[in-house]
Amino acid sequence: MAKESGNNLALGVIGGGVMAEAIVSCLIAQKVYAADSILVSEPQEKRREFWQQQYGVGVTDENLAVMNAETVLLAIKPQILESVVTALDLATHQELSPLIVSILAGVTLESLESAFAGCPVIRVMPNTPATVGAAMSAIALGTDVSSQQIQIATDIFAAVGEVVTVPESLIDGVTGLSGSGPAYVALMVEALADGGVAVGLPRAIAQKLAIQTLLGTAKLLQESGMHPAVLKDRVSSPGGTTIAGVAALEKGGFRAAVMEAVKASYQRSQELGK
Ligand SMILES: NC(=O)C1=CN([C@@H]2O[C@H](COP(=O)(O)OP(=O)(O)OC[C@H]3O[C@@H](n4cnc5c(N)ncnc54)[C@H](OP(=O)(O)O)[C@@H]3O)[C@@H](O)[C@H]2O)C=CC1
Ligand SMILES: O=C(O)[C@@H]1CCC=N1
Repeated sequence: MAKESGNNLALGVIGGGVMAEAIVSCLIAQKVYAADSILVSEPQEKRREFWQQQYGVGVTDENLAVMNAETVLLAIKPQILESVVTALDLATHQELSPLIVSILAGVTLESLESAFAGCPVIRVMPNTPATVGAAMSAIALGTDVSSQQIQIATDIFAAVGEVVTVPESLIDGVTGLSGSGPAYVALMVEALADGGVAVGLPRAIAQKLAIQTLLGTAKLLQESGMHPAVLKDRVSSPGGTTIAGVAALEKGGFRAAVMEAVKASYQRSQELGK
């Protein structure tokens, strides 16, 4: 059932970019929110026209208008948060206290609660597979959030994929793994396809094989609950082809490189929060 608030503005969005579109398109498709109960604030006129034509939502270039919604999805880049909050001048609009749901990398609940004083805040780290309803999102709760507001945030992110609730201390780690992870996985797909091309496969076939191998392996691990090491052992015949490939990956420092990638993203998320 689509949500509607008293003033008919159920969901406001500040920043109508990639992630906002991925999330809002799913919310409308799954009828979690009616398009006419959503208002998206976005500075670019062309982009506003796109939102209106593609999804039938309300659009504005006034972030303050969005603050009238029951829930506000904050989806701008972390680097411009301060200027956006300064322009909102919330001290002179204390009657506005929507639930703020922030997906900003690095920005802490403490900073958000100070920037949006008087508003309940939830911090979330989703990922880009939200675009196809297959996101992994982790939610961390602010200090003054009701059970109804927790449900609102959970409903939003359940509509775009899987959701876990974690203590805020884990959100930078989540960012390093699943938030940034789609880029690492895309590199893996590209590298697998390049390897296929190097040994003579046509590019289109190589890419299809690479994607389906990732999808199939992920599905097998998910549905069987098998440990990844057990799956690796099952594919590797003694003296066979796979162990030759695994040895090449180990020589190239593959596992260490992936672990370092998660750590580097985690550290960058911590830096963004300072
Ligand atoms: N991309 C990802 O995989 C993930 C991103 N995130 C987080 O999501 C947030 C958004 O990322 P993403 O969607 O990739 O970025 P985008 O750049 O695609 O989206 C940000 C949007 O905000 C708009 N914007 C710029 N200035 C303002 C303003 N003053 N008021 C309102 N809107 C403004 C931008 O418009 P314009 O283009 O005209 O500047 C753009 O449409 C970030 O904080 C990021 O950390 C979280 C998880 C995953
Ligand atoms: O790169 C970034 O900063 C954002 C946050 C997680 C994924 N993309």
